[in-house]
This record gives sequence, C-alpha cells and structure tokens, in this order.
Amino acid sequence: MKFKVPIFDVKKLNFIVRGQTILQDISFEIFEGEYIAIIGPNGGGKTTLIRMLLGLEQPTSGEIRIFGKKLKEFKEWYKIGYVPQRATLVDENFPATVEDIVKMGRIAKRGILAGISREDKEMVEDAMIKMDILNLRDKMVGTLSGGQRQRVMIARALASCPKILILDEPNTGVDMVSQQRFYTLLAKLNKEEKITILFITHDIGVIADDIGRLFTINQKATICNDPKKMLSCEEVSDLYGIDAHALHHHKHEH
Ligand SMILES: Nc1ncnc2c1ncn2[C@@H]1O[C@H](COP(=O)(O)OP(=O)(O)OP(=O)(O)O)[C@@H](O)[C@H]1O
Repeated sequence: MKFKVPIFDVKKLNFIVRGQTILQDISFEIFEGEYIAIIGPNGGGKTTLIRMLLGLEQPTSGEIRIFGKKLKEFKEWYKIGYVPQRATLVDENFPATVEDIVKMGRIAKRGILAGISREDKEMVEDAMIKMDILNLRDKMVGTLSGGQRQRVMIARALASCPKILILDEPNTGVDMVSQQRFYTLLAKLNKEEKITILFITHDIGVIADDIGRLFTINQKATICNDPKKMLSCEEVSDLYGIDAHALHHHKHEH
C-alpha cells in the first residue's frame, strides 16, 4: 500500500502565554479528502490552533508539518484556503464587486504583478459557479446578505484551487436557511471536488450527519472518529460546562 503523507501532521503542540496554558499536548493528522469539524467552548483555543496550522502563531513547543514539510519550509500556501472568523463583516461601502473579491484569491496564488490570465478568469468563474454566486458577480460586496458574503469569501479561497479549506466559524451572522444551504455546499465540495475541509463551528447538531471526524478542543484535544457517538448530551455537557439536555429541548421548542 502506498504511504500517504498527511496534509497536516501535528505533534505534541503546547502553547503557553504568560504562564497560562492555552493548548496542551495536541497531536493529530489530517489526510486528503477528510471532512472535519472542530467544536469547543469559547476561549478553548480553537482559533489559536488554526492560526498555528497557518504559521500565524508560534507554538511554545511541538511540531507541525504541512504536506510532509516543516512549517518554516512550506511555501505553497495557495494549497491552503482560509476563511477567517468574521470575514463576512465588511463595510457596506467597501469598494469591490463580488468578482473583484474572488479574483483576489487568484492574486494570492500568482502574485500581484502577474496580471490576470485566461486561466485565472476561468478559475474565478469556476469558483463563483461552485459557490452559486455567478449571478452576483457585478454586485458590490457590501450590499450582500450575510449568507451571500459567506459564499463570496469561500469562492475567493477556492479560486486558488486549494487542497484544503479551513473555515473559522463561517456562519457568524448568517441566517438559518443560508446556513443549511452552506452546509450542503460544503459537503458537495468535499464529496465531488475532493477538497479537504476543516472548520470550526458551534452548530454541532446541524453538522453531525455529514462530517467524518470531530475534534473537540478545550485546551486539550479529543479526536473522535465517530461524531454521532461523541455528540451525546453528556459529552457535550462536559465539554461546554453546560446542561446540553436543556439546550436540546430548547432547540425542539421552535
Ligand atoms: N498571542 C496570544 N496572547 C495572549 N493570549 C492569547 C494569544 N492567543 C490566544 N490567546 C488566548 O487564548 C485563549 C483561546 O483563544 P481562542 O480564540 O483560540 O479560542 P476559541 O476556542 O477560538 O474561542 P471562540 O469560540 O470564542 O472563538 C483566549 O483566552 C485568548 O485570549
């Protein structure tokens, strides 16, 4: 059998700031084709972990390899599509159309001086088709709804043809219908386009059906290969320090 190099290989990560342990002894691998959700309480270290995977934050100790390379030696960042937290909260007068924003994803791949080639145009168009925003291409991004902006930001990440999409709470400010549509699109990208997906969410109920693995992060990580089993009320209560039974009932009242 051919040996597969993981996209991310994380070993014994620790992050301590001013004597406070933010992340402790985190190890995992992420392989191509996976669809992984990260959940955990506010301040549990989820965003910090993602920022470390992207080289934006240095761990106190431990090692991260991307596509087999040490993080410092890794140069092909276009292979990693990232939509940060609150990426959709743009000013309503922001002077760019949907197409301009998606094009920025190509510039990230080829450099600002390279100009826009025919291939770039095709990739931009393709990303807009995949995220179902072609009809919005000439609209100013600031005039769009939260759900539409969310799809624009993901199309921008897709335009560089990434191997993995990393999304940090992409549903902030997005209504329920758009969220549902969004999860359907994500699942499609994973299944049909074979794009690996890693995302942070608080929507544990909504995602349970599709995802392959679930990481829970609360200083330490629990890696769960059977998300449905993990999402028992007891374990969610334990992770969040709240009564998940109460939440569950509350959800069904509406
Ligand atoms: N560079 C840093 N310096 C000081 N504290 C930091 C630094 N990076 C992260 N932290 C702290 O680490 C903790 C974890 O933050 P993080 O944003 O990763 O949590 P989170 O799980 O993503 O939370 P949320 O769900 O609210 O987004 C917070 O208390 C944060 O203030």
